Amino acid sequence: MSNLRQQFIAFSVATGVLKFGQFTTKAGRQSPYFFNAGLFHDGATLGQLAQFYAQTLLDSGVEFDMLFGPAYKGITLASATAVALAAKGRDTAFAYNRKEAKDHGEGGTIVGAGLTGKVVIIDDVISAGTSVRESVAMIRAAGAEPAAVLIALDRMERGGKDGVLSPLSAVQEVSDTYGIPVISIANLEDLFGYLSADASLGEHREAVAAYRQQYGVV
Ligand SMILES: O=P(O)(O)OC[C@H]1O[C@H](OP(=O)(O)OP(=O)(O)O)[C@H](O)[C@@H]1O
Ligand SMILES: O=C(O)c1cc(=O)[nH]c(=O)[nH]1
Repeated sequence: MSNLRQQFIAFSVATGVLKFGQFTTKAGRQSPYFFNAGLFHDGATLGQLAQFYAQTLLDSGVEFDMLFGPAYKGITLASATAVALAAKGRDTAFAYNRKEAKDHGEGGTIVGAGLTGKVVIIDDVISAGTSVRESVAMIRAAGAEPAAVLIALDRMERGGKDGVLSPLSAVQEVSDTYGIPVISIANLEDLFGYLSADASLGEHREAVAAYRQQYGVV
């Protein structure tokens, strides 16, 4: 586990974004942990989060021209990451969509820079891949090219329903379907490493291990 990945898990726990306990996911699974990116909700924390996104993107070596953040959470993520990239000497344009088209003024659904060149989609998590599918469609419709997806946490769990689980995770399916990399700041492996490093978290470690056994990709 790289230092940045470890730091990100610790940061997410410290800010209350990553919690351990009992949670229901979008797919209806009972998860022993949950990552609520909506709780990165003050200026200092958002600034730190953006540093993680920006550094992970630069470290990935992916070639990109601009960022796209799907509404709503992706809007702040793409904007803040553009600020962090500029501070690192890589000024980068960004755009995002409206969930409902505006029928007055400038109109339309895309706000910000015109979609052009190689576009990185920035979001918090991928569950079923709906947000990425819609983003890819908007980027292609504008004549631009999706270059990668950048997310905060890859849960590394198989899609589908109990009894008929897909062999692939939603992240792997997105990557295969669109032929682009999905880069995550951290993943379930890193989260598990964090739990394993602290004996007082043994109970959560066991719960996460059992969940991973049931739903994790191999
Ligand atoms: O892979 P998916 O099944 O699309 O799930 C992931 C998406 O769901 C959440 O956003 P949501 O659509 O709830 O919108 P929000 O950003 O307005 O909360 C999340 O922020 C991702 O964008
Ligand atoms: O699968 C989900 O619904 C989900 C899991 C998670 O950890 N965080 C999140 O925002 N959604």
